[in-house]
Amino acid sequence: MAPVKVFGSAVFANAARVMACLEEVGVEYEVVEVDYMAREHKGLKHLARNPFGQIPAFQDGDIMLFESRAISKYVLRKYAKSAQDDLLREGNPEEAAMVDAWTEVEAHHYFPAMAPIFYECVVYPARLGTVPDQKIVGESLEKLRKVLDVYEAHLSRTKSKYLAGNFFSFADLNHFPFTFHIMTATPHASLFDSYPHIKAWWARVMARPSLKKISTHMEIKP
Ligand SMILES: N[C@@H](CCC(=O)N[C@@H](CSO)C(=O)NCC(=O)O)C(=O)O
Repeated sequence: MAPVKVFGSAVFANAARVMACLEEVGVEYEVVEVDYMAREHKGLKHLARNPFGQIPAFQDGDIMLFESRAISKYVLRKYAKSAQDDLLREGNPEEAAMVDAWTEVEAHHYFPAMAPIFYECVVYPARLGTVPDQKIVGESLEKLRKVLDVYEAHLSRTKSKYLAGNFFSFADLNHFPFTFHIMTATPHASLFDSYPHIKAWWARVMARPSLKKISTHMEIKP
């Protein structure tokens, strides 16, 4: 069986999300580079993989997928070898509902607040040589504080080690790529110092061997 293919390296945060899932379930995969600066992701070849011309795309035999969260759930669903591996918790509807809820929270509340900080402080300086627009960064930090207030209250009230319960799940993993960049590549990691439960949660998440491994390939260099 040919290894599955991820189109786009771990330098691309959304590709890193997919690779973290592949590492979690222990599936062999091939990384196919996509030359962003040469706009290869907008070329016909990649558009056939991802009609939005974005990175990543994912191939498993005859299947070609796009949208990293959907790819990730496919990988976890298809290749989980045991209940322990089942990061979607689909054997338990209540647990799966909590995983789904906090996965949605990441996509609709957390990421939209965090993304402008990531792009202004990490991506644009590295790829375009710009300086961060502090008005955009300031407004996004304020939005992110309001989201983190909810996370902190949730973790404090439930006393759960992880977002969906006392088990690591895709809901936690889903937060990895962009949070990692904020924590390591921007001056704004200190934002999390006001949130002890979130900081403890993040330390537990980053203790995962899968995430430690992928994180070593994520640095976005100019
Ligand atoms: N919702 C999609 C977003 C992909 C994306 O923005 N990819 C970026 C690079 S990775 O951060 C990208 O391709 N940017 C170029 C573009 O959007 O044109 C997903 O999760 O797969």
